[in-house]
Amino acid sequence: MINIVIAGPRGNMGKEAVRMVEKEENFQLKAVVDRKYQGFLMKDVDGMEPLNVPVYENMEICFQEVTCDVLIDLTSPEVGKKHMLIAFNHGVRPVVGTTGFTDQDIEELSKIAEEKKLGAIIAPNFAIGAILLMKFSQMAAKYMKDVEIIEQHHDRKLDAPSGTAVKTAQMISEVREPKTQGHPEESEQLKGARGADYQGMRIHSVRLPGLVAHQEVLFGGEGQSLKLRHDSFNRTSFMPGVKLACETVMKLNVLVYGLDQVIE
Ligand SMILES: NC(=O)C1=CN([C@@H]2O[C@H](COP(=O)(O)OP(=O)(O)OC[C@H]3O[C@@H](n4cnc5c(N)ncnc54)[C@H](O)[C@@H]3O)[C@@H](O)[C@H]2O)C=CC1
Ligand SMILES: O=C(O)C1=N[C@H](C(=O)O)C[C@H](O)C1
Repeated sequence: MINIVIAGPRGNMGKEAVRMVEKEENFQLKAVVDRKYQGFLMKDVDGMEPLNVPVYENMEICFQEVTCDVLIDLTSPEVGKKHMLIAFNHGVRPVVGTTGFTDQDIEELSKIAEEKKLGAIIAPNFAIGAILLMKFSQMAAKYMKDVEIIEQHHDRKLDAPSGTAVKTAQMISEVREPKTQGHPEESEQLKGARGADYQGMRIHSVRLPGLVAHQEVLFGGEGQSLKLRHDSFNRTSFMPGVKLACETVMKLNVLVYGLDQVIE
């Protein structure tokens, strides 16, 4: 049995994660951590599942009072980092879907996980199709070095570019020499027209109501192009990955960044 605490249970992802954990026989939801409703049970809070599970506002107190193996964090990067540090101090393994961590954050958190010999997973995308998209993009970039990433999300998203787009660019950059794309003398007539620059690769972020999470990776070559695309049409698409991460993190004693490291 894996004892689980979820942070962000009223969010888009948090709600789905609560349902997933409740469904799984080998998972037990011990508590949730919210910005509000200290001392309530979930069943007494509007927008939460009707469960006899306690709500905490303070992660520290939650871990003092509740037995927990895995923390699932689906909040914001500042909060997620704080939660991870508290989890490590209590011997709890974090599974973090929250995006927006810097390279420095990941390095710092990796060091702590290593010192404490505790498993942790930060996964910018839990959807299997998105992980495959990242892997296929890395494969393609060996042969086609001109690439632009277009990510599209709902208009409630706080971070841009998306964690998935950044991770895709990082994975591509492992196999691709830095290369400035487009005309060497190109100039933007409107600031931002060419998107964000990651080692010469361009990343474009679209935000529109009605969207969930979508990404295209476009490759161009002489007389040809290749387009890879993934769509998440709902948040249940992420849940098999969250489940896998909770099971896997119990066997780890280091921090793993990206489910691409878990799915061979
Ligand atoms: N890794 C993945 O596959 C996915 C990751 N995400 C990421 O997950 C995060 C959450 O996304 P959504 O659920 O769409 O956002 P959301 O805004 O719907 O939910 C975030 C929740 O966190 C809560 N929260 C904020 N501060 C808190 C605190 N101190 N303690 C407890 N709860 C707190 C908010 O009240 C809110 O309910 C974002 O960073 C997003 O980019 C989203 C979808 C998939
Ligand atoms: O905020 C979202 O919705 C999503 N965030 C993650 C990201 O930033 O890549 C994963 C997915 O794209 C949905």
